[in-house]
Amino acid sequence: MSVSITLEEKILEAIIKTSNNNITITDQHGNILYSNPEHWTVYGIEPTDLTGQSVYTLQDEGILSPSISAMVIKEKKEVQVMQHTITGKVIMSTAYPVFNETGELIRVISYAQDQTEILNLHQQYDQLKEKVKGYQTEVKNLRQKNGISYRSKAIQQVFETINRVANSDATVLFLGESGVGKSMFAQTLHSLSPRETEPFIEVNCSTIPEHLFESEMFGYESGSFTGASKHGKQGLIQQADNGTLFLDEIGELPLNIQVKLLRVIQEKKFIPVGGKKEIHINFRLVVATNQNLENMVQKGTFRSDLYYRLNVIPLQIPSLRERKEDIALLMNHYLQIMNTKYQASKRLHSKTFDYLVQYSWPGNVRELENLIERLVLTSEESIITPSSLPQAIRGQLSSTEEKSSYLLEKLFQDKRNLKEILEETEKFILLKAYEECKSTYQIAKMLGISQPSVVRKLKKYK
Ligand SMILES: Nc1ncnc2c1ncn2[C@@H]1O[C@H](COP(=O)(O)OP(=O)(O)OP(=O)(O)O)[C@@H](O)[C@H]1O
Repeated sequence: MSVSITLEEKILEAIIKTSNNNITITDQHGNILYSNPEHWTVYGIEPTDLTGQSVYTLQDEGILSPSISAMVIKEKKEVQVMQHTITGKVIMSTAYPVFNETGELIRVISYAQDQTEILNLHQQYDQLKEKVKGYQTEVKNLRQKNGISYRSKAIQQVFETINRVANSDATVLFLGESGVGKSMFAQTLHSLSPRETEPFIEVNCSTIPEHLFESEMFGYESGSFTGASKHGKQGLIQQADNGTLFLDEIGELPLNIQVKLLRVIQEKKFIPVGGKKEIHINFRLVVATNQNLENMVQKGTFRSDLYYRLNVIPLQIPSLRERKEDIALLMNHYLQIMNTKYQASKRLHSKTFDYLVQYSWPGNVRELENLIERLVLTSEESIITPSSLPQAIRGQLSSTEEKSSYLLEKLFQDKRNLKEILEETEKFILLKAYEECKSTYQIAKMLGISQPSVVRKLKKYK
């Protein structure tokens, strides 16, 4: 039966040619009427016009395995199959029968969608998901193992980076204020690394007197200087052989030692003080500082070549006030530790809790740890009230709520009249909003008044 090509079919042909899918239309005998030559490449054939070719022949030649159009001709209903082509692609093919008015099958329309990329992406996504799950479990185990408490995203990211770089020998530079946990993370890095069973040697560069630095770091041969042990002494660097050398407060390293350290890092060998023989060494270097090394480089107090050697993986540990969400967790963590240590069962009053969460913690986690220990030891009540807190904390903070009730009480005691009390209260609220908001528009929005009245009132009270 011959079929004349109508205008609709011409439109159809154009759609097929411009479609991103491989659309093929065959007649009821499996002869290809339309298809886009470009799309046949996924089946391993050059872009050719296959019009007139039989899908049965293509099936016999192994190009279509199986031919979905042939299946529809046989079954006279929609069919969907996954095809693996000789080019290694995975194709999702769907074909539909088209019947005429008398119910005779006259056309088969098939679509083939290349799923290879999607499947690959799915596979990669699953692999990534597994990896992340692995990291999370490792981080959780480690956190429990090392008693590390955190909830903040920032510390989670630090952990994840530590996990990723632990296997390498890359130098890690921990940056952050004193007491944020730099040493603790350095230790964690070591315990995650293949050097875990080897020594972790921690050197606080600020505690070694300058004249002893060289002999402490590199060791010395017997009798090399007055006061030296007659048997000589192994240096800290050598003690870290095969393990990790952690140089805390690296910014305190004297300039002459900086040159020597750079040489050891580059050459992996050194000569002890008064010695002649070179000692080969293998250690992973981890350093930490609360100083701005870049500024020190500019001022000439830290060597730029050493700085670049150390700044391979810089990891900034944020201060506690920059991650307030960790404070409550850390307080509970240390409360538990100290209660166990001193066989106590102290708890924090909710007001005490509020004070401590708002406090700026200049000494970071170390300060928090020490304070909780002190509170557990010194407070007489089982519930620690704000009165047990050091004046420095109470004075610095005073919650808004307390400030306002104090203000009201004072105004009342001063026997001010209602108008004055209301004015003082308005002033307090306005100035508080001024502290918290970035603009007068924001203040107006927060307080539900117009922006011009905010400006007017601020002028009055400031
Ligand atoms: N997330 C945390 N969970 C539990 N304890 C922590 C956490 N962070 C820090 N600590 C504890 O706080 C104290 C101070 O940490 P650490 O000595 O590592 O700080 P640091 O940044 O190296 O300080 P410094 O610069 O003064 O050497 C340690 O007792 C450490 O165990």
